[in-house]
Amino acid sequence: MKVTVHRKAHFNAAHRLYRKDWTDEKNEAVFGKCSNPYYHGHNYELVVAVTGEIDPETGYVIDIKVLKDLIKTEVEDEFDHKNLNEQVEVFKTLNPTAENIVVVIWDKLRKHLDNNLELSVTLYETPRNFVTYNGQ
Ligand SMILES: Nc1nc2c(c(=O)[nH]1)N=C([C@H](O)[C@H](O)COP(=O)(O)OP(=O)(O)OP(=O)(O)O)CN2
Ligand SMILES: [Zn+2]
Repeated sequence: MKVTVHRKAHFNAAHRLYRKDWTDEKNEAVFGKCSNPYYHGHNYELVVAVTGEIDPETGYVIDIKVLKDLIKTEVEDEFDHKNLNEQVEVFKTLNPTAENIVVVIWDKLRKHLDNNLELSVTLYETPRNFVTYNGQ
């Protein structure tokens, strides 16, 4: 029997979608207003889902306090109130689309979780635009 534990979090960040090896015109054609050279911001919402067996001693799949602290250290402290393109190392060379951000977050969290736990991360870039990654 497996149960999924969810924890929500959020961060605010600025970004710009573009490729350095493309002209401004091509970036504008592909990414539209999201390629604005002066950046724009989002209130990102995160849902982290951890699935596993319930420990018979504690009744936990994972201590949510542990998960909360992990998200704070790995995501909020790294991304909150940052310019992703300029201030977060990985996005200096990786376009900070919602897809790329969710994979980066998944990788950062995954390495701290026991192998017997499954991880799925959903990232809302806007209330209507969201992506999910589960490692596949
Ligand atoms: N596949 C993706 N498409 C888009 C991404 C992305 O990360 N992956 N990102 C953007 C922009 O960065 C941004 O998210 C667009 O936001 P916004 O203009 O607010 O979105 P909408 O136009 O859809 O606004 P609604 O109010 O939700 O209609 C674009 N595409
Ligand atoms: Zn955007």
